[in-house]
Amino acid sequence: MKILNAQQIYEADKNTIANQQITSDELMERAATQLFNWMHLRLQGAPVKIQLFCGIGNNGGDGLVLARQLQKHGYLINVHVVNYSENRSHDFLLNLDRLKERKVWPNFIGPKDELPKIDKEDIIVDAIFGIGLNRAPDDWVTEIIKHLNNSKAFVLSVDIPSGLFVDKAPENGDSIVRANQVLSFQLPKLIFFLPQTGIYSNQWELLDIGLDQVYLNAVENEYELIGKNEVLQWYKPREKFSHKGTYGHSLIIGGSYGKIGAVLLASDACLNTGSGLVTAYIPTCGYIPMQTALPEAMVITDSTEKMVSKIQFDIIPTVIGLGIGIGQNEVTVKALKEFLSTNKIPLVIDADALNIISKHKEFLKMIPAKSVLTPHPRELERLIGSWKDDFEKLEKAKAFSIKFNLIVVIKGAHTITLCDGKGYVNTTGNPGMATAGSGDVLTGMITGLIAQGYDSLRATVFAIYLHGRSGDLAVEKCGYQALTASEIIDFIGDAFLDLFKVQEVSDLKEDTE
Ligand SMILES: NC(=O)C1=CN([C@@H]2O[C@H](COP(=O)(O)OP(=O)(O)OC[C@H]3O[C@@H](n4cnc5c(N)ncnc54)[C@H](OP(=O)(O)O)[C@@H]3O)[C@@H](O)[C@H]2O)[C@@H](O)CC1
Ligand SMILES: [K+]
Repeated sequence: MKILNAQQIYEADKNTIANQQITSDELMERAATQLFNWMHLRLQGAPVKIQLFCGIGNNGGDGLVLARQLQKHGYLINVHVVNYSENRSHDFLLNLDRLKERKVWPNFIGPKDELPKIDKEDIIVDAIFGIGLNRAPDDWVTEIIKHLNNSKAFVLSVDIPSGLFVDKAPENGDSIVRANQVLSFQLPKLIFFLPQTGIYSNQWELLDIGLDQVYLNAVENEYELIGKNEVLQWYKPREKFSHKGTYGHSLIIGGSYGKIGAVLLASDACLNTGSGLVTAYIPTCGYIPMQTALPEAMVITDSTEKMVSKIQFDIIPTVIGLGIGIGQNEVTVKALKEFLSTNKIPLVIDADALNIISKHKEFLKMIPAKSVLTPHPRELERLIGSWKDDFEKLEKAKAFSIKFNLIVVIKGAHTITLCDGKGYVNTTGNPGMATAGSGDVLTGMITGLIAQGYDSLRATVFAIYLHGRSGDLAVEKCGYQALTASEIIDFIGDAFLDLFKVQEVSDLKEDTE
């Protein structure tokens, strides 16, 4: 599903109005009717007080239409207009008149006015700012937002939590509404998925307002939200007359004394993802544990007991997963340099191999094009330098990925894959997956899909989806705390099977609780 920027959303709006021959206030009516239906379905006429806080733009206009519809259906409403500008939008004014025609007189709040009383049993509708916010709110507006946040009432935000910019980081957390629920129009917004801005939307859901499909299909989006629909179309079914050679040979290179388990997890995940053959390249000390714990994998040992000292093998792998548990010993650094200087096979690079590369940036040029880098935040920082906010992080990582022609994975609650200037935002996974070895499993899974002939980008995005889905299925059985990396591997098969189950509504909404 496409994630559009603010300018593109306005374009979608314009195209809809032109192509469907409707007026802008008819589109607003449509949007707000969806808001009303959502609330009415849940409230069923309950006598709860609904306090609507509306701005003076179209987000506020949505709030006014919603107020009118709620009042028509007998709900108890209090409408407040946060009067932050004289520059009121046309559709706001139109709907203000329509509300007054129904004898509803909003309470206008200006800079010096007393703030309305809010009880914790009330419902707050936040329609102060939408995607039109273009500067930090004034101090007195911030005070109103703080008042809403401190009220303990349930907050429902229209389109986005007021005070967030759509395309850049906010300056002051106090001026952002903390929404229990966001009802966003048709398209997900990037801010729902970034750690700094995602915290303001406890749950979000999309309301289809019938925006022009021709425009939506044609528009070039910088970010894409990845759910089941997106990955399912890439799935490669198994052929009847295929054999293990059809599904590639993955080589997992890594391990050091005390960290053989990382290679074990990656190799196991790689096999469970469908790689035809898996060979592990590890220091000698790992030979027996690997062969015992994972009989399906083949093992090549380094000549050194406790670390990788020379990367040499006589097999021809399809793809190589490199770096898990490998350590940063000088001998290993040298081995890595020698290996990279001649290797032409696509790589999936993780963990200490990334840290070594961060210290020896000259290695970057030796990595085959479209290889995959899977850093966690600290590893990413070592690679690209620090950032001031999530948006700068994305821009820096994107520039880095373009410069070296690599695929960069930014791991997080919503892992984002960057390739050729575009970002793919994952929707699966849960906090239980923040556990030792989870990253090793992901590296094995990406490697396993590349081995089977998926191109590196699809393999990465698909593996991240499956990895998160495995974790989501596993957590239903064991809970967040007891979820281990091995458990994630156990559910990879279920995650594949789950691809063919009917799409769930939960793909379109999120609960970050
Ligand atoms: N296609 C869709 O998705 C549909 C979208 N719809 C709805 O429209 C919403 C966008 O509406 P919007 O463009 O009128 O902007 P909104 O956020 O209401 O802001 C109002 C104005 O405030 C101003 N302003 C900015 N920052 C400020 C500040 N700090 N302090 C004071 N003033 C500030 C700025 O005007 P300026 O002062 O710059 O001239 C801005 O224009 C969208 O979120 C959705 O709810 C639906 O109705 C239909 C379909
Ligand atoms: K809002």
